Amino acid sequence: MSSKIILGENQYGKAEVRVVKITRDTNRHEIEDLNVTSQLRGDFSAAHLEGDNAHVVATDTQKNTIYAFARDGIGSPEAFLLRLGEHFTSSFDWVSGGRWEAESYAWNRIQAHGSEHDHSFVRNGQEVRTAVLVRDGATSHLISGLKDLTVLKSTESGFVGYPRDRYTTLPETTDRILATDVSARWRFKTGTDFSTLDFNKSYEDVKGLLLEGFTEKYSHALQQTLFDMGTKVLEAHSEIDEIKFSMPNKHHFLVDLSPFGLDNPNEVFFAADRPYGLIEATVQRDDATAAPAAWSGIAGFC
Ligand SMILES: O=c1[nH]c(=O)c2[nH]c(=O)[nH]c2[nH]1
Repeated sequence: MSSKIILGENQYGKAEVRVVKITRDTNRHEIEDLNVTSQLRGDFSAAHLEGDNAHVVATDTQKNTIYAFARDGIGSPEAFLLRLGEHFTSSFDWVSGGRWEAESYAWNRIQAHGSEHDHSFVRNGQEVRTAVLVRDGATSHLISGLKDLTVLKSTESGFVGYPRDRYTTLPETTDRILATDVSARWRFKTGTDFSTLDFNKSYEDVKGLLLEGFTEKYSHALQQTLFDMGTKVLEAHSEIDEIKFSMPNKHHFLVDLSPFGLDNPNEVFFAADRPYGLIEATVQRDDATAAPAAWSGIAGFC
C-alpha cells in the first residue's frame, strides 16, 4: 500500500528586507537600520496543492508593509516585529501566525570638531542586535539577542583539572587570555504584556550585564563564565525566562620566543582563528515553561 503524500509545516515570506529609517523632525537626525524577515503561517494548502493563490499574501506585499510601517518609526526591533505580527494576523483570517525576525545595526554620531554631528554617522563596529517573534494564534514568543560581541580578558582566566589521557597535550594554565564572540538570545516569559517593556533600555541593560558577567570573576573555564553571564541577566530581569549562548573559545597561544633569546611572560600570542572551542548552553529558570516553538529556526544554539 503506498502512503499518501501530504503537505507538512510551511511558512513563507520576504527575507532580509533592508530598511533604514531616518527621523528628521529636527536638524538632529536619528537613524535606525534593520534587516527584517517576515514569514507567514496559516492555511496555505491551496497554494501548495492546487496553485490557488487566493490566500497568498505576496512576499512583495510583506516587503512593502515593512517599508510602510517604518514610515511611522521603528522604535525598537522588538516593537516593530510585534506590530508586523499583529498586522498580518489581524488583517487576513487565514494567517494564524508567523515568524518575524530582525537584525539591527547601530550607528554612532561622528565626532566632528569636538561635538557629535547632527546627521553624519559611523557604523558601530560592535555587536549586531537580534530579535525574533514567533506568533501562533494568540500566543507570542519573543526572543531578543545579540551576536558578534567580541570580548577579551588578558588575565584572570585559567584552565586546569581536566582529565588527561594519551591524547592530551594541553598544558594547564592559571593565567591565559580568554576571548570570545558572544552570541546570546534571551526569551521573554511567554504571556508577558510586551507593551509594558522598554526594549531598548532592556537591551542595553542585558548587554551591560553580559559584559560585567564576563569580567567579574576569575574564569575557570568559558563554561563557568557563560553561566555567570546568564545568571546575572536572569537575576536582574524577572521578565526573562531563559538565555542561550553560543561562544567560541578564541584561543591565544603563547609564542615561543626562546629561539630568539627572548622570554615571553604572557605577552606575545598567536591569535588562532581555527579550530576554536565552541561552548554552548542555556541558562534558565527551573520553573520556566519550555518553548521549543520559539527556538525552532534559530540556528547555532543548542
Ligand atoms: O574554557 C575552556 N573550556 C574548555 O572546555 C576547554 N577545552 C580546552 O582545550 N580549553 C578549554 N577552555
